[in-house]
Amino acid sequence: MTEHTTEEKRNRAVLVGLNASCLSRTENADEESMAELAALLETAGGECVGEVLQNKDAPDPRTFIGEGKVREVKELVQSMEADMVVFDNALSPSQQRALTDDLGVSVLDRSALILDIFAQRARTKEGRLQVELAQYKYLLPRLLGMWTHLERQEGAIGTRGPGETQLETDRRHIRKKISKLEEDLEQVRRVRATQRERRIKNEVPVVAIVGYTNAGKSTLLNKLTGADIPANNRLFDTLDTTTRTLEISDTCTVLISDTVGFISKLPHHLVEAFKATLEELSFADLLLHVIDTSNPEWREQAAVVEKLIVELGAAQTPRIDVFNKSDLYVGDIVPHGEDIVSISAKTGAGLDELLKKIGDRLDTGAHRVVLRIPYDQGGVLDMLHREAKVERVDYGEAIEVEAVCTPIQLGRLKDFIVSGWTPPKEFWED
Ligand SMILES: Nc1nc2c(ncn2[C@@H]2O[C@H](COP(=O)(O)OP(=O)(O)OP(=O)(O)O)[C@@H](O)[C@H]2O)c(=O)[nH]1
Ligand SMILES: [Mg+2]
Repeated sequence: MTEHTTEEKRNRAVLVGLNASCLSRTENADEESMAELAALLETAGGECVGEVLQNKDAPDPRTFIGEGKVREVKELVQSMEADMVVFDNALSPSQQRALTDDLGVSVLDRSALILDIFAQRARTKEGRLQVELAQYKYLLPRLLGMWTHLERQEGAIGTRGPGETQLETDRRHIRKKISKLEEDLEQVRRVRATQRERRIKNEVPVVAIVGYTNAGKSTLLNKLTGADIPANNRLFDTLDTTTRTLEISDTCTVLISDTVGFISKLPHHLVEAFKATLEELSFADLLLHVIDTSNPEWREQAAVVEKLIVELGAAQTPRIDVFNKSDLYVGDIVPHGEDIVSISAKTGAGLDELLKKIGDRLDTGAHRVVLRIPYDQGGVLDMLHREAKVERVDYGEAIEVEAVCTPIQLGRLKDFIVSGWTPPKEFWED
């Protein structure tokens, strides 16, 4: 948690949500999403001093919640001495501006709050670049509001007339920043791609842990590998990917990564900006989707994660649904199924079964095969010596090798296999 000394002033915020029949489920606010918003506020270092949840047929185009409700919120702001209003729904730049004018305190929406948390939390260079990029993209369409606001206050002297206005200068400045950040990120991405290639050459399968924020991803990685990633009961604790090796069985060692958590109404710019980190998902051989079954909203949360997995191009990646926090689960139906496992990352219950399922998915036993490797690809032989069990090597027209390999290794050696193994269909479809 962000440390707050007693002198440090915490923002006092009134939370506002709108539930309109014309909005979709994911655009609407309800009691659960308001509770989540309060947790986000807490994580950002603020304090919730009041809450207004309104039902309405359709949002008001100017103020989103309508004049009457604005007055009510303003009264609450004044009586509670709040210095901020946070909306659960996404506000357009012009609504945000109108509300700031009317309420007389700063007005944020959920996206801005999440961006702020990410900015506080990002530790690695890549993480910081990604957040900064998302923040500038969020800011760009909102600049206009800031300037018209100032112009009105300052009587517009010197802000009109020929030449470039301050607004245009600022926009240009921010666009420049955005392209610089995109370039920097591209560079980081290249480094990442090289690391990934090296890993693939090593034939080590990659397992990525994904899930809603606070589901227990870091706790699971810690428990499995003895890593000591901080795992706290707050949202977006982890923003940077941590990878560790994990021995599943004698024949199967994997790389396993913790990733940034998902949340509903995740700002689009943030998903875009974090694509580099999240790209890892689409390169993984297996996803572990961690679900917090102690949360009454787990079904909705799991659906949000499913949607993002598809958006990130990892829909085809094999997946195991890991129903976590079984020690807290009070329902009487224990989730089960071929690709489902119920565990407690905290107590360790069910982890043996999870390891077995990972092994089954990635390592369906050893296969004795004969490979023929051209001399100009001698690196493959080195790799076999390193990674697999080589039983015989003959040097003829090509190097003929008899070796014992796992299916994952074989999938990547498919071009050299002469006999002993027929690749399943998925290995031929790139
Ligand atoms: N009772 C119980 N608590 C758990 C279990 N697994 C995790 N927790 C708790 O849930 C909270 C969140 O755990 P984390 O591992 O930080 O969750 P995360 O998915 O990494 O969260 P973010 O990094 O914020 O996305 C912590 O307080 C953990 O101690 C479990 O199996 N049982
Ligand atoms: Mg975490």
